[in-house]
Amino acid sequence: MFKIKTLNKIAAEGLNLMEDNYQLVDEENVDGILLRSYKMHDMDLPDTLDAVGRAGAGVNNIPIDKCSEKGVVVFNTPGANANGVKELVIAGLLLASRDIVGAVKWADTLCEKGDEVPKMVEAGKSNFAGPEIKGKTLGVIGLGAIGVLVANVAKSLGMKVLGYDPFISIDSAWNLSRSIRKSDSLEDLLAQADYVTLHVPLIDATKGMINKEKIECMKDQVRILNFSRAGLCHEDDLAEALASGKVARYVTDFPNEKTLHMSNVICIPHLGASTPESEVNCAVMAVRQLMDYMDNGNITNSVNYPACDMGVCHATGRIAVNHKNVPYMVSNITKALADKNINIADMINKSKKDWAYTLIDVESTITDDIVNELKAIEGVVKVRVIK
Ligand SMILES: NC(=O)C1=CN([C@@H]2O[C@H](COP(=O)(O)OP(=O)(O)OC[C@H]3O[C@@H](n4cnc5c(N)ncnc54)[C@H](O)[C@@H]3O)[C@@H](O)[C@H]2O)C=CC1
Ligand SMILES: O=C(O)CCC(=O)C(=O)O
Repeated sequence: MFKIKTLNKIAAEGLNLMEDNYQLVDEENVDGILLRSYKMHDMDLPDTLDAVGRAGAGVNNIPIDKCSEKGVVVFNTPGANANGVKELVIAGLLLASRDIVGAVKWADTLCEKGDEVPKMVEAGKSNFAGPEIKGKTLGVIGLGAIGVLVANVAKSLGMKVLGYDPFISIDSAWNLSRSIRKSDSLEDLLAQADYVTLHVPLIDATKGMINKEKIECMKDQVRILNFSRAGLCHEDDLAEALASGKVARYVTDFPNEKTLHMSNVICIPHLGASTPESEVNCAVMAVRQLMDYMDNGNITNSVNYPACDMGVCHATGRIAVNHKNVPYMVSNITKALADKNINIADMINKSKKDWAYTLIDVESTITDDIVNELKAIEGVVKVRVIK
């Protein structure tokens, strides 16, 4: 029986996929965790934990290095909520242009003004005028699942679109409209864009990427959309640029005390993926990936361990070894098995940066003795008997 804990609300359509060998529990010593934006950094990871399934894209709320060192495989669900985010970004583009938020707030104040309302509307509306997006230039930073969708829709709305992503995947390149222009540098994109939208993960390399220096490269009265993570923008530099009018509007899905106090900022309470469709897509994908790992040892869409698929085990036993990506691991593992007279029926060894994974089907029953031999190999961080 696998014990699974949820740290956020996960759509029932995903949770209901779990079969009888899974139990949803609210205790510490679990085999798997499912979550959305819950911050796990201060959590103690129990030794029982094998996998973490992020029903969503961003994993900056998960202590990835700590998980890797404990042999905990962290999964996310690439693309599963991209359409939900894309639709809100398009709304964000319009909110950044036309002062819809200010106008609606003002219209609310006209309540109880009786027959005067239509006259007051006509007199006051010029305070809320704003430009159309057609013909303007949108700079999309990060052309992954969301950035590509945003770029393509913006193009179809009549915008000129520039994209910047030095690590673009082949899939994203295929999916990108051919009329999107490639920027060779961030500065080149920033210099031309009337609107800038951020679709990169929050990692060390992107933290504070929109700072004073980068804002200086931008056009006057630029409008910036951040539906990725608050930490991508240096907020003090942004405050200065908003106060001077260099940045006309900042729309963010990640408000905090600072941005809530800045004028010309539109704060949305992290609603990008809050659609029934995205929530179901993410939950179903996260649960399926978690179950395939728990039941079969297969890894799909992990951010810290390599992809690996040996299907369902038809041999007598299957053993999974999570280990450091260092020389001699395969020979040490196979020697430990050979010394116990265990014959290997099938085997995969894959690596991803500093970490590696070896999945082995064997023709004998796996005993505690064998597991202990494998655990004793230097660099091995977890050994799991799948069958
Ligand atoms: N507002 C919301 O509710 C949501 C926000 N997000 C945020 O959006 C981010 C992007 O999501 P996806 O598009 O699904 O992820 P993705 O992984 O498909 O795309 C990210 C892209 O950023 C690119 N990239 C990485 N570093 C870069 C850099 N320094 N400069 C330019 N490009 C760079 C990568 O090559 C990749 O193509 C997530 O990491 C998350 O933080 C994601 C889903 C929902
Ligand atoms: O689950 C959510 O609502 C957050 C989505 C998100 O930010 C992500 O997938 O990175």
